[in-house]
Amino acid sequence: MDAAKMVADLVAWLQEEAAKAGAKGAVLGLSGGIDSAVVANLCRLAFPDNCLGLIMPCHSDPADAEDAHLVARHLELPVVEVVLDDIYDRLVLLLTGQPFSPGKRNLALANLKPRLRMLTLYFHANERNYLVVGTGNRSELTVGYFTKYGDGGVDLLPLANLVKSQVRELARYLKLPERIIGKPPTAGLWAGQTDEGEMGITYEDLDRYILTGQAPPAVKEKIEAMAAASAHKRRLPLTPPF
Ligand SMILES: Nc1ncnc2c1ncn2[C@@H]1O[C@H](COP(=O)(O)OP(=O)(O)OC[C@H]2O[C@@H]([n+]3cccc(C(=O)O)c3)[C@H](O)[C@@H]2O)[C@@H](O)[C@H]1O
Ligand SMILES: Nc1ncnc2c1ncn2[C@@H]1O[C@H](COP(=O)(O)OP(=O)(O)OP(=O)(O)O)[C@@H](O)[C@H]1O
Ligand SMILES: [Mg+2]
Repeated sequence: MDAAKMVADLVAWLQEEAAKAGAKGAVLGLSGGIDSAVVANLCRLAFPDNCLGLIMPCHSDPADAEDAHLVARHLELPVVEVVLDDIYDRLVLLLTGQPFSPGKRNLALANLKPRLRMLTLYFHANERNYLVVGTGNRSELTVGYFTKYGDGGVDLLPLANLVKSQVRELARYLKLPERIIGKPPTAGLWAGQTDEGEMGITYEDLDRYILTGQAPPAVKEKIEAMAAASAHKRRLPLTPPF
């Protein structure tokens, strides 16, 4: 991949799509992870004066917000911090009748976090005439490793055609802080969660399979099953065929 050309092309694409939409700029969630750091850098280049990062902890590891602030300082990106802990607790109590308990792992409750971030992002997009720029990459999109209408609920997906290792290549080219490039990918939905641990496949295997079709048979089977099971997340809602 020619990283310099890819960055220039993605910046131009963001500008074109915003212009077509009559939008002035971009808002994105800044997690402290590599995907949002790369997207933030692209948005900063595309919309130097009309770009906003939202840092939205929701019972998150405080180190994540520190890393997000590190990225924001590095890029001189304006940020707003919106702490979602209280609203999340109220929602959990309302929906389950039980107070939130951090020890219990429950995917339906975990998925509320990216969905609260989605509505926060759209509030700012509506208010400022910005588009919501998502951070999903080709590896995550292929296997459906995102929350439908949560982090999947966005307007533009600049990294959609790049696998995780290519996103890392862009991050290195952009000279993002090494600490951000080197940390293990996590959705941050519960303590100790990692993408590879939860998916049960490594990005190395996933990326190789996407790029070459090559993977050990068990891995191939798993990726294909995940891709098929998540097809509904990559299309519009079904409508009756009559
Ligand atoms: N065939 C079908 N046709 C139409 N809709 C279908 C469907 N099957 C399920 N659905 C719907 O989809 C729902 C399940 O999808 P969804 O709600 O997304 O939930 P689900 O895929 O179960 O969970 C989201 C996954 O993404 C991971 N994640 C989330 C957020 C960020 C990141 C990250 O990398 O940062 C990763 C998270 O850890 C978890 O493994 C079902 O409850 C149902 O409403
Ligand atoms: N605490 C947070 N504050 C703001 N946005 C967040 C937060 N957590 C997640 N997000 C948003 O959800 C997106 C999806 O998370 P994901 O973990 O896939 O990406 P990442 O954190 O940027 O990179 P990595 O996958 O390497 O952890 C993030 O890129 C970011 O836009
Ligand atoms: Mg992350």
